[in-house]
Amino acid sequence: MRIVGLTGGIASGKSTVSNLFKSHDVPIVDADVVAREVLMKGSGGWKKVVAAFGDEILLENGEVNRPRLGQIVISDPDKRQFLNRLLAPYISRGIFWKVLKLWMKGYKVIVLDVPLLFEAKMDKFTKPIIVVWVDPETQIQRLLARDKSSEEDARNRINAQMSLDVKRGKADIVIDNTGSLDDLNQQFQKVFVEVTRPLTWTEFLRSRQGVFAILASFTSGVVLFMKTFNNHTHIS
Ligand SMILES: CC(C)(COP(=O)(O)OP(=O)(O)OC[C@H]1O[C@@H](n2cnc3c(N)ncnc32)[C@H](O)[C@@H]1O)[C@@H](O)C(=O)NCCC(=O)NCCS
Ligand SMILES: Nc1ncnc2c1ncn2[C@@H]1O[C@H](COP(=O)(O)OP(=O)(O)OP(=O)(O)O)[C@@H](O)[C@H]1O
Repeated sequence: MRIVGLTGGIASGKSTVSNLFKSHDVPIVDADVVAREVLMKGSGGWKKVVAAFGDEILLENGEVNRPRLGQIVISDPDKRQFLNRLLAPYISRGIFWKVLKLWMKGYKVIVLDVPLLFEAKMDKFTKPIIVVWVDPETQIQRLLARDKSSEEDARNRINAQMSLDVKRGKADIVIDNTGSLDDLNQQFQKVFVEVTRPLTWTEFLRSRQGVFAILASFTSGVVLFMKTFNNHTHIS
């Protein structure tokens, strides 16, 4: 199985690229979705976060007030690190189960969309790594337009992540999403061909088909050995 890493900065266009993969039938595991699931009322992550941050981060219905928690952690690196460390095991476990389900369904290529792929050191599990890069001015404009937040809040959110230029330096494939959606689409077509090229041997052996092929050849090897062994004992 090939596990492709997809990352970038906030509002750099990861979800837009994810949607292009989905429309080409490549399944996506979205870490933001997993991060939402692990904070659902009553879950293990929810209990830890409520115990650590108190009832003031809850809405009246007991769900986490996400904008409120966001405000607390985005401008405070210590609290952010603390929240990240609390949730990291739940998020990694959630991602693992989703990957396992896709493996069992026989998918050969999947994409992990993880905003904090490098920060959370999950990059070691993915190859190739695609970084969706955008120039800083466009990034802030798109973030402001999408989230309708203040410029200060938007800058804090950008500064809460590893710089996009550093991420670009760690990428196997860079998509520059500073231009139009048409421009993005054109780059995507090339990336899609590269990402869906035939699996290497190692990737094949990690796929469900590869594991079954190994099991099948092992089983037939054992059967053949037993037959030969039995024939020999009969003769002697
Ligand atoms: C702080 C929270 C409650 C804010 O929720 P909110 O709905 O406002 O934002 P949302 O979850 O949709 O995230 C939007 C974007 O913010 C960025 N972001 C989210 N968490 C973090 C973080 N801890 N550090 C830096 N950037 C972050 C990502 O680019 C993400 O795509 C939420 O982001 C959260 O629980 N974060 C911690 C979990 C985490 O690490 N998530 C990222 C998945 S790898
Ligand atoms: N090439 C483009 N031209 C114009 N708008 C774009 C382009 N690419 C993305 N956008 C818009 O920019 C915003 C951010 O894009 P998107 O949501 O895909 O980013 P993201 O990296 O997934 O963000 P987050 O980290 O917050 O999840 C969205 O409103 C999206 O529609």
